[in-house]
Amino acid sequence: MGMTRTLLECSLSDKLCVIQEKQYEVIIVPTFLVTIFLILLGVILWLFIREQRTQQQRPGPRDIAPVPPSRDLSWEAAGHGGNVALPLKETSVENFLGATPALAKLQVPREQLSEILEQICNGSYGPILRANMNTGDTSKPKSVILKALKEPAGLHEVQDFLGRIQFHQYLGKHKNLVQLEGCCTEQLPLYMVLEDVAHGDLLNFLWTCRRDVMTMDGLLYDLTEKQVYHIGKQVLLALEFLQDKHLFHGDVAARNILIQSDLTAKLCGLGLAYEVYTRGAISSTQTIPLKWLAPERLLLRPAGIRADVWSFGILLYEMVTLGAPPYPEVPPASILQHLQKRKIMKRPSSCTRTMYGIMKSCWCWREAGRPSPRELRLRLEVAIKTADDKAVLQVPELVVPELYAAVAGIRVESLFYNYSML
Ligand SMILES: Nc1ncnc2c1ncn2[C@@H]1O[C@H](COP(=O)(O)OP(=O)(O)OP(=O)(O)O)[C@@H](O)[C@H]1O
Repeated sequence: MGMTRTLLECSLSDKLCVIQEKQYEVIIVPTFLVTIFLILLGVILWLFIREQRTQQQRPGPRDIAPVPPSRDLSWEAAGHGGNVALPLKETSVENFLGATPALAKLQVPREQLSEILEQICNGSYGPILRANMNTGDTSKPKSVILKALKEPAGLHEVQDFLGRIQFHQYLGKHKNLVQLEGCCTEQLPLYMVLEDVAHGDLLNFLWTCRRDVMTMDGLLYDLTEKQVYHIGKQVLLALEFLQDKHLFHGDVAARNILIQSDLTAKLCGLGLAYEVYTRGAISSTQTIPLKWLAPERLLLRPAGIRADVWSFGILLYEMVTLGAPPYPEVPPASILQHLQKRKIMKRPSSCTRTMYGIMKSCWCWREAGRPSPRELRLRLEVAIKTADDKAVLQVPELVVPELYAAVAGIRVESLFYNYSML
């Protein structure tokens, strides 16, 4: 259009017209091209930044975790701990199993696992079994827990399961974490062999304390304020241990704590800690009951050990109420809106002001306002000195697991079996 108009208005000898025409070519066209180039550059940059953010956050329906020092399976394959991360296409399950020398010294000969005693429940990998393991002395077989990988399993599942065993190996021993005894992974079916914490989980223990049961297998089904602190302190020691390894648990709750007859507490359910370890984030497929989660996790923001501290406050509530579901008046799906109004649970009648003060410090909306596991443990150690060691916590109502599950927002299958055992 501009060119045509110029030609019509000018004679051929008109120099100004020539200049005008060249202006069009020399100034406007390059300007136009530079503008297009800049827009394209901007779009590419924007796409790049967006991709980077997505990779950092890895959104999932439940959580986004911070990236701990990345020790993924290929790191271990490089000789730092094992040889798990093989290219999936190049190997069959059998070849793959043969290529995990790091697990060689953990192997328990299958014939030592003499007798499966019972299936405890279905875990995240498959059945969780109680079995007898021969220790050389036939009169004294040792009871162990077998976590089996359900079959048929694909290579990814096998890889994940072996990685999980190596994760236990990497964590090493801590008296408040469930201990790995070994594994059977040279052929299918695959087993992770764990110490048997025979009295089962704390939630069932708490519920049984409501009953008229005195002792069972050496465990006294009475709980005092002092014992609540004692169990809490052990859980915090386990969290400190994880924190030192730049990890967090992600699912601190009474259902994930195992209890021995001397009230030694052991944190189990390390599935999310393993995900943080291998992937730097919690996977989107893991569903954790919402009522135990810190606000940052409900909001799908990066979370860390102080989200465990929030859940620890809920754990204290569980203990002092002998296993009541948190926020009984709030439907599980409404918990975020409830917390956004800055509402927290009221002090249960069985809870002292000192203990409630500790709970409230765990339920600070801002992560930075919450104590670290160590600070919290020190507070518990002070509180324990004056805590009541005589009055037994009592709740007259028995628990109906289906009702509990609905109010707590938990799958009833994950609870019922254990409770019916008692
Ligand atoms: N070492 C153990 N001793 C006694 N009981 C155990 C032991 N390990 C697990 N259990 C029982 O099995 C239940 C499920 O355990 P756990 O949460 O560790 O399994 P999981 O489903 O494989 O979870 P994750 O993958 O998160 O570890 C526990 O609540 C407990 O009742």
